Amino acid sequence: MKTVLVSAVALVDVDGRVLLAQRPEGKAMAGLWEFPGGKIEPGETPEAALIRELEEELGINTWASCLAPLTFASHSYESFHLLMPLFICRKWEGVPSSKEGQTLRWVRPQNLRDYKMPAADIPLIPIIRDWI
Ligand SMILES: Nc1nc2c([nH]c(=O)n2[C@@H]2O[C@H](COP(=O)(O)OP(=O)(O)OP(=O)(O)O)[C@@H](O)[C@H]2O)c(=O)[nH]1
Repeated sequence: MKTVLVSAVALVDVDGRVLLAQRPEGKAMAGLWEFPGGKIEPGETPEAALIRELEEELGINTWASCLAPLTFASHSYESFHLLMPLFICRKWEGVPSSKEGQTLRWVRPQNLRDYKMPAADIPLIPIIRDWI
């Protein structure tokens, strides 16, 4: 099975809330809440992919020096295996806004369980609760 590399981030605001984005209608796994990010392109580092995706999806800028490794997801979906490093970022420029039709929500770590997330993300929730 193909391994797909996706880079994702827990953006944490000054109140300790984490940003979730709801996948828009028409996409695979529509309606599920996920961490901002996306596929790593050939030749791209995970950090560069994330910086690019954050600009495209949310209109914010950040830097590799502001991305710290937090954990990762490794999960077999039906048609691919997802390997997803999850970074944590507390510093960026601009105000996150929806550029691709996603609904955005700042969520307290203890409330993450109330949001339906992709299967790969479920094991990440207690890690975020413990470390943020
Ligand atoms: N960004 C992100 N993707 C996740 C998370 N959890 C998870 O299973 N994924 C999966 O990782 C892949 C992310 O790819 P993507 O966002 O770049 O691509 P996409 O499905 O929108 O398709 P596209 O290639 O048309 O842009 C999707 O299959 C998505 O469902 C998560 O928390 N954040």
